[in-house]
Amino acid sequence: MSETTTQMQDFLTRQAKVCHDNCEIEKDLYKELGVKRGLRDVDGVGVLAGLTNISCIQSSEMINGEKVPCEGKLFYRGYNIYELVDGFMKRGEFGFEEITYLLLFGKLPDEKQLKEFREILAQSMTLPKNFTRDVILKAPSKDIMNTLTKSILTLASYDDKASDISMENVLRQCLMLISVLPMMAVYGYHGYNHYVNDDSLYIHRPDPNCSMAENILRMLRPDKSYTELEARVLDIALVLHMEHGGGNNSTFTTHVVTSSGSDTYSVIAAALSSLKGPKHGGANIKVVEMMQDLRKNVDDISDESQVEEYLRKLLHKEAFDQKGLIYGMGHAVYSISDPRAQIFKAFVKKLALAKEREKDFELYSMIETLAPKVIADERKIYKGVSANVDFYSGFVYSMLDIPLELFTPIFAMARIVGWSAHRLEELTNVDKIIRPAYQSVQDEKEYIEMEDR
Ligand SMILES: CC(=O)SCCNC(=O)CCNC(=O)[C@H](O)C(C)(C)COP(=O)(O)OP(=O)(O)OC[C@H]1O[C@@H](n2cnc3c(N)ncnc32)[C@H](O)[C@@H]1OP(=O)(O)O
Ligand SMILES: O=C([O-])CC(=O)C(=O)O
Repeated sequence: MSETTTQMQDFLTRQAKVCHDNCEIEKDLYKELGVKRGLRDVDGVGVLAGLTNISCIQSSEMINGEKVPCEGKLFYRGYNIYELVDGFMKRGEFGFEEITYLLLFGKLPDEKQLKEFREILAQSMTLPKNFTRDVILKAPSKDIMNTLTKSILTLASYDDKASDISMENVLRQCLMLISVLPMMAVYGYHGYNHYVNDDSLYIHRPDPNCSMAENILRMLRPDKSYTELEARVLDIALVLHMEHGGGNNSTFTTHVVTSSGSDTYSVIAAALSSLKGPKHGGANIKVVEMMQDLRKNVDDISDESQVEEYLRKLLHKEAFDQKGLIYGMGHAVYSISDPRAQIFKAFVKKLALAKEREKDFELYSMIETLAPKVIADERKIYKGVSANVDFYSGFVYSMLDIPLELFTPIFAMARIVGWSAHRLEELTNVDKIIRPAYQSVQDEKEYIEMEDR
């Protein structure tokens, strides 16, 4: 389908340049006219686009009236993420279901509420009859995020109340989508692996008595087996990826599309489309691919100076995808640290030991230290740059033998909880369409008749 005729190719080469030349806006105008692209302005304040009770991200504190960068902090519904993770770990329980309840309903569930909620999620874990055969396995793609978007939009046609945006109905839809997203992603992967890679096809049903993390591994593995450590690490990954304020690209997309009055299926499809971008959730795939490229191009990966040279090449667009980025590094809000990467690191180390991948862990640690320095040397830095949540997540998933194609979908299986909470919050509080301004920098022109062009 991407093949082109010579005429088409000539046209595209010519007209792509015309598009570029006519799209280009003088860089200085953005500063001169005070355009604020989110937080990307010199003072780092950006635009305040909304209010939320769902989570809070802190990367600076006021000391003697001055804003000073601090270690990153993340709170879900007011609770520090460190304490939340510590809480369910200490009880020896899985956290996905408990933290989903917290994010959706604003309160930590007691035992009875959590038991009921687990039952509700388990009840929602079914797809319409023959949906896997007729939708998920059709036109299989390596891009499981697209498979998810397709599947979610098709699910709408099985819902008599697809466009009902009452609280009760949206909550029902959100719970159902949270429950079935892992099935759609894993089955989509198995379909691709079977029809495209010629491997065996497995469709394992989820077990209503298992946690979300256990079910993902159970559905993925040919023999349905997993270790306790594997399931716990995946559970923590899900909890850490669930929510990150209203301003991250995919959650802001959720707010924007919700504010137009659109339905839940369309909103989640839009959020998925945002998340897959390599500067957002798609970075976890890029990190692992970048590391593979590094291994191919650096003779001695234990030599800091050789690794540093490769990182500089990345920034000079001379290595890997030539985009000038070190993936897994940097964040729109955090500067000194991303607390999710910090929490993750401790578990990654444990898993790396269990999987005999200590050497890989050392390489990741080395890059975590080197990259911020190299970026600071080569770019204009407004605040510090550090490893973000995506830096270690791809490494974790590879140690769990999760295929690359499912890395960003796993992020989506978690973040759909945050998107749901934000959709409900937007519907509750604001009945006004989100519509920022774009200032025109085009002068008015006099119309030219066809024969004079
Ligand atoms: C779940 C998530 O979405 S976490 C983010 C996942 N994304 C990635 O890991 C991709 C790599 N990182 C990035 O592209 C960026 O750091 C972003 C998109 C996350 C944040 O971007 P910004 O808000 O522009 O960050 P910040 O203000 O700190 O950037 C300052 C400068 O450092 C550069 N910079 C920041 N991170 C990186 C990086 N990883 N590699 C190279 N340069 C970087 C920016 O391009 C900018 O330079 P410029 O003004 O010349 O363009
Ligand atoms: O907050 C952001 O811009 C990106 C991010 O870390 C997330 O969505 O988890």
